[in-house]
Amino acid sequence: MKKNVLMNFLGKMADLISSKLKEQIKTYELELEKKKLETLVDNMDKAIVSIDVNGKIDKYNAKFREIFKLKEDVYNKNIFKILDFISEPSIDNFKRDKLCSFSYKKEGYTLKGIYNINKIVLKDDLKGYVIDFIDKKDAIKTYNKINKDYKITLENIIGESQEIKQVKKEALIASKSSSTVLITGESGTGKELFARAIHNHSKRSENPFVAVNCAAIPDNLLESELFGYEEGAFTGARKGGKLGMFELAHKGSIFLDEIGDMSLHLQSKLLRVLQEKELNKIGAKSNVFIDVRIIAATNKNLEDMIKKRTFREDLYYRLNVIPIKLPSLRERKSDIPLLIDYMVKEYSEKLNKSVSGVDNNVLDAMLSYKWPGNIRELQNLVEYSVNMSYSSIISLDVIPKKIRTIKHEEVIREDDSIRTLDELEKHEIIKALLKYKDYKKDKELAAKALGISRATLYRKLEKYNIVIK
Ligand SMILES: Nc1ncnc2c1ncn2[C@@H]1O[C@H](COP(=O)(O)OP(=O)(O)OP(=O)(O)O)[C@@H](O)[C@H]1O
Repeated sequence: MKKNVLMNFLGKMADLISSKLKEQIKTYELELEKKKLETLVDNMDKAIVSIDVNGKIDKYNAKFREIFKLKEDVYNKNIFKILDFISEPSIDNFKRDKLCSFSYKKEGYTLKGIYNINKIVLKDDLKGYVIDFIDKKDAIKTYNKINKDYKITLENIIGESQEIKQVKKEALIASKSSSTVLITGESGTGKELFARAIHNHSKRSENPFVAVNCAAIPDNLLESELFGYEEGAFTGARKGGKLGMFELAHKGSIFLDEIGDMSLHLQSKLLRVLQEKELNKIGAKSNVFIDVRIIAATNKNLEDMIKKRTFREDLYYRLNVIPIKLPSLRERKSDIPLLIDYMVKEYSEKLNKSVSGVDNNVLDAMLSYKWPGNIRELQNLVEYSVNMSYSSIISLDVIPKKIRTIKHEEVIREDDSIRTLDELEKHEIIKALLKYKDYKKDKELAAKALGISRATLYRKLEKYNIVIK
């Protein structure tokens, strides 16, 4: 009996010791984890601060104290008192605002930059925010990164057709000048790509390229996004004011995409900037000189808009100094095989698949399709097909039906370009096959209609890789 009690006691002691030990190991591991994280955060280039929902600071890194020149610890202090460009009502804005510009002044020291707000949400509950800050020099780099600023050059814009070669030539000439360029073309034809290439070939290439989509930003915000404002410009204006995109693009280029969507009010402001090369920031006492190259783009017909009085004629002439019109994919179908080849490789790598190309039937179907969404649509289609493909060559059964089924109207071209005899023959064969495809003796009837024997028809089907599903 006594032995049992002793065994029981020893067992309990052992459990206690082991749970204590586990706890110690856990605490040790947690501390180690904390130390590692602190070192990591302290060595970052960005200044970071973490606050609770009321603005109370609970964590920050060394860079935060350094860039804001904070002499002592600011734990448990309120961020609104430390950084006056963030005001209490604006904490609400944190919920929708990402990436704001700021200007900070302290004892003769001024810092301008942008900050980014990240919400901390745990199990659907908002627990606070982590804010990171970058100064203006780095801000421009970040801005470019956000705008996917990989070095696009004219050489790496894919296309060998006469149509694309011609626009590449025009774009190269445009890049050597500082005049305004207006790029027109259907949606997805590569307007932004060309704008970036023009900038990258210009002598401004080391300076920022800032892209603004005029249709994506509501009109009342677009004005301050483009031109910025001074501190105290209006009720609700941020402390320290706001840097506009024209200022961020100083000595570089600004890309005004979807310019046709800009309101008439902003069109007049833009015209003034273009004419005077000066910016009158809202609330500013004097004008700011700006040296920015403007590249605008639209898929709208601005001349029609002028007639309807929805686009200012004087602005149109100011913008349209060097016009560049991008061809639709329909107008440069000979580039399709090249584009597919490039895109299949790109997505195969990205998606970790080993797809290397498309078979001839797929290529035929793609050549017959009209591509209303141009290169962007082709890109989406290739991404989809690479995803769906179960073999190294994409076959007809994995591509979407709308492209797979060759329709009569796609066979008959609308334009008056000259077709090769082979092309003509192929199209007539497809037409005949489609006409009789629901008949029992479809091939025989098609051959008869074409005035050739069945054997010749089969030979030609093989020659042109024609498969009618
Ligand atoms: N010649 C090309 N070679 C490879 N990719 C291209 C080419 N042209 C365009 N693209 C790709 O097609 C997509 C659409 O291009 P981009 O955004 O430049 O078109 P856009 O005309 O500006 O379109 P939108 O008017 O809809 O804004 C992008 O992903 C771009 O990388």
